[in-house]
Amino acid sequence: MPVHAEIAAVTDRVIEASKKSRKAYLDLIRRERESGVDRPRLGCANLAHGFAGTDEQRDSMKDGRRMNVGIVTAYNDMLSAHATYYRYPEKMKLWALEAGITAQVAGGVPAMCDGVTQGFPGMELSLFSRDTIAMSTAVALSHGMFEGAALLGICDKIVPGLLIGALRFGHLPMVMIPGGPMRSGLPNKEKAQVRERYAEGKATREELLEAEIAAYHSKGTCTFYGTANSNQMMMEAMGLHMPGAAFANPGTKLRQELTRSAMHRLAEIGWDGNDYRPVGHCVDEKAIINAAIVLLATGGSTNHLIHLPAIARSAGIVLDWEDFDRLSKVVPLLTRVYPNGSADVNMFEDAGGPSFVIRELINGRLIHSDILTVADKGFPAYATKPTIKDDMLVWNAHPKESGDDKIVRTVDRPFSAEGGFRILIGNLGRACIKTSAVEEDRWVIEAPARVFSDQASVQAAFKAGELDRDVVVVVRFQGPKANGMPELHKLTPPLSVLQNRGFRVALVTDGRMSGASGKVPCAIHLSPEALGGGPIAKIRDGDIIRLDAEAGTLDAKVDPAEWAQRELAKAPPPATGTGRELFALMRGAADEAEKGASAILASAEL
Ligand SMILES: O=C(O)[C@H](O)[C@@H](O)[C@H](O)[C@H](O)COP(=O)(O)O
Ligand code: SF4
Repeated sequence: MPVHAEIAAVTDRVIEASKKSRKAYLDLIRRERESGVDRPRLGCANLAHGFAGTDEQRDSMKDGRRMNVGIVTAYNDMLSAHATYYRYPEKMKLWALEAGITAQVAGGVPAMCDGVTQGFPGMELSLFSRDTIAMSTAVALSHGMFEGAALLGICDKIVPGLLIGALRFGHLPMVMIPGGPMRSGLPNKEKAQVRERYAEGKATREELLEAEIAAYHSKGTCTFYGTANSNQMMMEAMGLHMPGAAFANPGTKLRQELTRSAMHRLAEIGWDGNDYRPVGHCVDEKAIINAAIVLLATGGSTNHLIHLPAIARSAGIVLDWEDFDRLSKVVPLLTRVYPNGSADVNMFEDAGGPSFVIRELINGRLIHSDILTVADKGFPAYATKPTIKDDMLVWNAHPKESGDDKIVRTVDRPFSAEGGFRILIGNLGRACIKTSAVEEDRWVIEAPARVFSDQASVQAAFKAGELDRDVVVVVRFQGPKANGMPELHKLTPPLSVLQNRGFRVALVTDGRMSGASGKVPCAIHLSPEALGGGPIAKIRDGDIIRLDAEAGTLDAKVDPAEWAQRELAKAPPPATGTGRELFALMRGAADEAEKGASAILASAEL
């Protein structure tokens, strides 16, 4: 059944825009397959070094008889989500042997927990940690010892970084292996309320710390629908997981069997059999559009308006905010998961989860169901839910109705006829806004500006009572080139307090917000950024700013003649410390947000 006409039109637009770069990409991975670095072409010394560190299956590694899978792992104890990966490689090697193949850890990649660095200098390394992960993935796979790869990553920039790097080895079959969310703790809404009380001085630090620990209490991904869990939804829609692997909790038989089946599936796909399906063929224009569609249908993280164009670009595909904006107008909002509602991802999974959303989008002809996937039964398999029955992993069809239609809905009764994203265009440039987490009566804000160059000054002004009025808070010099485009999520509590007090409040920034941010209308990723002359650098305190998510506009209502001759504000000096000076190279080479804000992709001229 053909998809909705507008989805087909946007897909054609992306295919057309990608023609040259996608052909160059497919040529590259064909060359890599035919004449790239791989085990048969390694010299004896190279090969001996390649398995000297491995105890088991040295013979088959020597003669290359069996597929060898490179495990790229983002394990560390900083991310509760990635702490679950600690012993994955040793188990994956056993499950590989079960399936008649071998596996080695090709390499580790760094992973930053944005929750730990939020509001601190480390957050200025966050976005470029994605590029660092991409390069580290390339370092791991460059050994050429592998005929397939298994990628262990869950959180914000880690999945994008792994994919950006791995796609440059797109001749290899690959599977993404998630670890699942922690069990539900203190509900996210209650956590946010304690934060707001603390911001107003009505809760102590001890009370706040206890609330945070009750929310983030064990291994597993945080349970809000932020960038990490949006990653999982998108990997399902791209067919890069085993079907329905996104939200099975860590430490369960289901989680174990899903990981085990991923290793078995790689063996079935193989390297020179009839089922060979390299990741560079799976990640095509339709798979990228599918990822955008589920992001919009679930009110996913705004960070993917930056990451998905970067992932696409690494596969020779051109995706921009116009594509998102057009898709958002025809893709309905089917879920309400915090910050777009009060449920968390465990409740979302119990109510139906990603596979229910995919089933509904397939039925509504609102997603491409003919993409090449890891699963052998193709994309319809991603509309079924995995479970353990008689100790076996099986997949079942969903009942017609949702398990809880306050959390997930069928396509004929959506929460909103449109997705949760708008592009905003005006005399300040191009920005994004996630409307799904904002009450409709706050989609249009017009108020005087109060201008800042960092989020700490906003918090100080709030504490001093200087923002208790209708206000558009402008925070500039937060773009990729200025300071690495940090998330300004610490502004969510004070701005929410101002909004709760009845003021008309908005944020305008060339920086980012967290996928967990919501409630306050925010025009983010404003391009061009302040550093380098973006119009946001012209705004002065008191200018009337109009953010209109209905009309899709963002303007400074200043006399045009005056606006034209306005001086640009001077940038603060680049900060040092916490390693930020090591990322000057990336800031200098970074592309704008809409193209993925990537230094490595811009320099690679893909
Ligand atoms: O984009 C995201 O989803 C965020 O980066 C998220 O990963 C980050 O950890 C937040 O900071 C968590 O939210 P809190 O800071 O509110 O706990
Ligand atoms: S979701 Fe965010 S806070 Fe939670 S583990 Fe991942 S990066 Fe850290």
